[in-house]
Amino acid sequence: MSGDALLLRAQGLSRFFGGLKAVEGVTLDLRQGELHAVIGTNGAGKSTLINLLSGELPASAGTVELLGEDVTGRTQPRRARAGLGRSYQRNTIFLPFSVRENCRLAAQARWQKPWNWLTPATACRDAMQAADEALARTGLAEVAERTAGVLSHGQKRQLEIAMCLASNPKVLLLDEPLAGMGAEETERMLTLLGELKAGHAILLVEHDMDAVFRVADRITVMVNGRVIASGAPTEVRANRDVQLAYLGDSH
Ligand SMILES: Nc1ncnc2c1ncn2[C@@H]1O[C@H](COP(=O)(O)OP(=O)(O)OP(=O)(O)O)[C@@H](O)[C@H]1O
Repeated sequence: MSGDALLLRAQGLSRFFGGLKAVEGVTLDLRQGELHAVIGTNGAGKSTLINLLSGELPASAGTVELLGEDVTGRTQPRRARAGLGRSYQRNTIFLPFSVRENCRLAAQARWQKPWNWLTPATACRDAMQAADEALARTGLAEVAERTAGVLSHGQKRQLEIAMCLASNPKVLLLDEPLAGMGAEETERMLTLLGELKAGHAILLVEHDMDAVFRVADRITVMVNGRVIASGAPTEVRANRDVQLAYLGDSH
């Protein structure tokens, strides 16, 4: 894995809310071909970490490099245009629109410039193509014309990933994509993530430990904002600090 391209590097990343150290001194690498899971108990700082990487929250300290460039001072839309995609815990789908429309709007964000409200026709065409590719990739092409509101919960989560892919990112930050899914939907999503990692670096925040230990190439464990362990699943499972702090002594 270490020969794969380094797409994102966070170094000493921290975020303080008053006296609370939500994320403290986190260093991690995301590589193409690698699914890197971040686990930790509630309030460990996982979502804050994603927000720092995506640019939704400014860091109190530390740096973020995306595709070799320092993007620490860049806003979320600029990082998105530079190749960073993210999905959210909350639903960002516009339910009355069709599946394809949702995806096309997400794709358009990539070509849109704030000062250019008259989007050129070529950009619309490109956005439509990117949307259709993303729908095919996520297995949603058959339901492209359906109203997003009628999709099953699992399909909605797939659509979230499709919307993320439509902006053609190199790095995917996925916040609990398996939440609320049944066994079959989980399997479908895990297969999709396995397929996507060849062309992307993936950071996965997820509470489903069985899924994480099955699909992750690397696992980083956070407790109270800090990383207490990072390595291959077998190493992490065997780590005494992790067993004590997070997995419980029975593992
Ligand atoms: N905007 C904010 N203002 C103040 N405190 C915050 C803010 N956002 C997060 N926190 C605090 O930072 C800590 C880390 O929160 P965060 O949501 O990142 O944890 P998490 O690991 O994602 O938790 P969960 O698994 O429950 O989603 C928590 O103590 C939380 O209350």
